[in-house]
Amino acid sequence: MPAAAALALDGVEVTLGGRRVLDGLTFTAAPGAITALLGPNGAGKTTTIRVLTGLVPVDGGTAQVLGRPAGHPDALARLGLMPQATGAWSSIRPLELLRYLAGLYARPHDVHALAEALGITSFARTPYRRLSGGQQQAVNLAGALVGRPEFVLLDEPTAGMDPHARRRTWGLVRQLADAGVGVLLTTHAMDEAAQLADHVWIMDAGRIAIDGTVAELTATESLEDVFLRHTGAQA
Ligand SMILES: Nc1ncnc2c1ncn2[C@@H]1O[C@H](COP(=O)(O)OP(=O)(O)OP(=O)(O)O)[C@@H](O)[C@H]1O
Repeated sequence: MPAAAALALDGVEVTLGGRRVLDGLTFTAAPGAITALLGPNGAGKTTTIRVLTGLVPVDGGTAQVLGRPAGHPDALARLGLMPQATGAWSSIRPLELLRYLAGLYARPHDVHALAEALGITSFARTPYRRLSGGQQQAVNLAGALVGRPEFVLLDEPTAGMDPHARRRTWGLVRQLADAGVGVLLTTHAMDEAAQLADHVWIMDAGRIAIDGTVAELTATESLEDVFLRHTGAQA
């Protein structure tokens, strides 16, 4: 494993509800780079993100985040998380939410500037539960970024977004990486991974099936063909 990896999972095993969900998962993500984690439904991508945040303890192997064991307060303070769904917010308004989250960090972004950059301003005072799925995604992304993280975990960041919002989000992810922020994103959109990622890891049934740069993986076939060849529909 590269000494300078921002994220480093080595032989991670996780069992949930009696089922082995991560089964010797080993992968790394470099600081300041965009890393994509792909895999069929149920392959274990969200569980991996939960391991990286310390929400799910590992049963075997090791998980390091920014030089600390996953879940360590020093790592969490430097990490941003955009979860797949945040049903918890309900009636809070985006601007209130961002102000609240900003208050948890030492050097947060200006919430108005962040709302503007993410196209949130026009619905910043609408209760979260009344927002469309794509609008909720934009708010979730803002929440991941407001603390000025060194590394962000984005779980299907553009799911449900229209093409405008998707392109805006891609631009933002690139800007983050250009500014030195590391990004791990999960996605089912092969074009998204191909457009954005410096390195792609494809998971199947709780472990890595293949990885490489987009250029390496797509030398002779499309990323979707590589994906289909190395993964199966999960049980
Ligand atoms: N708390 C839990 N208890 C039992 N099983 C769980 C739990 N959380 C996840 N699983 C199972 O672990 C497997 C991996 O789930 P996970 O959400 O990590 O997959 P994923 O790759 O993110 O899928 P998707 O692409 O559909 O979001 C699934 O079979 C899921 O049912």
